[in-house]
Amino acid sequence: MSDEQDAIRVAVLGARGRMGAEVCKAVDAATDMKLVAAVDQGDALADLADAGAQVVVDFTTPDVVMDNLRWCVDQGIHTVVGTTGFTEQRLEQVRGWLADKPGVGVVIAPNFGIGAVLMMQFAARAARYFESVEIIEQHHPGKLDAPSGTATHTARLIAAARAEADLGPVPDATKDEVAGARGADIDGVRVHAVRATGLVAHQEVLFGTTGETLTIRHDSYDRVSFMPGVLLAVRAVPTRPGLTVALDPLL
Ligand SMILES: NC(=O)C1=CN([C@@H]2O[C@H](COP(=O)(O)OP(=O)(O)OC[C@H]3O[C@@H](n4cnc5c(N)ncnc54)[C@H](OP(=O)(O)O)[C@@H]3O)[C@@H](O)[C@H]2O)C=CC1
Ligand SMILES: O=C(O)C1=N[C@H](C(=O)O)C[C@H](O)C1
Repeated sequence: MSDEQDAIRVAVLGARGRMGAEVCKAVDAATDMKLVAAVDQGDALADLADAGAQVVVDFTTPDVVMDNLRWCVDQGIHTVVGTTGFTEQRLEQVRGWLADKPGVGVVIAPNFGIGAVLMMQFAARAARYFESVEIIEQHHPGKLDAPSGTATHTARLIAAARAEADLGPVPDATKDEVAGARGADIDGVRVHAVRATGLVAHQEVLFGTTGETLTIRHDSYDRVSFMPGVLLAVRAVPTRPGLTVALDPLL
């Protein structure tokens, strides 16, 4: 148990949301952290600085996260970001901001579930051995974006592994007679997004080659599944200046 004065002072952005509310509970329950601010839509970002936050955790929306992050970096506050929508272009922008703030750390992870991180690692490892691959992500219908950040990240990892192994394009003679029938194309990997009440966050990566298929699947049945990864990132980010993308380097 840490002394109150040694506790990491954590603020949550998007605190009334599905993830933000869960993060507030997890931080409250962690003996080495103190929840100093819970900020949502309509609240002032200045509340985070006034509360003396050392680490901000952002689970908001893809359209506001860049402004939030820019503000935090400018204030010199370490930030852990779970919000999706991070293209390579956005990541480059964040690296640019951090170049002017050498002591500040930012961790951006498409998925904080340890099982999900392993699922992505296993998929990247399997990719070179299978000529076919498709990703099926399944989420609750309140999700604002598609495909999921996890599916996009997985597709990029698989595409990089295929390129390294000189695999060439995934074989597919199908003519897409109805737009979208074959899903989205992310770096040459087809991604299908399912939304249904009852689901939380799930993903299957389906590989195929002559005479066999391999399915790698991960299921988050409850948002508590993301909390060990979020707390891990909160503890790590003050000592990791610059940008860390994904949870893998922290495991
Ligand atoms: N990396 C990971 O492991 C995970 C990532 N996610 C991602 O996290 C994000 C949030 O997901 P989820 O919690 O389900 O979404 P929610 O819509 O439940 O929560 C988002 C919250 O952010 C609030 N918000 C909107 N704009 C601002 C703002 N400018 N400042 C502060 N708060 C704001 C919203 O308020 P209001 O509703 O009033 O607009 C809402 O309370 C998504 O991008 C999702 O994909 C989700 C799960 C795991
Ligand atoms: O919105 C969600 O719920 C989730 N979002 C993240 C994503 O888009 O990958 C992580 C997880 O899938 C849950």
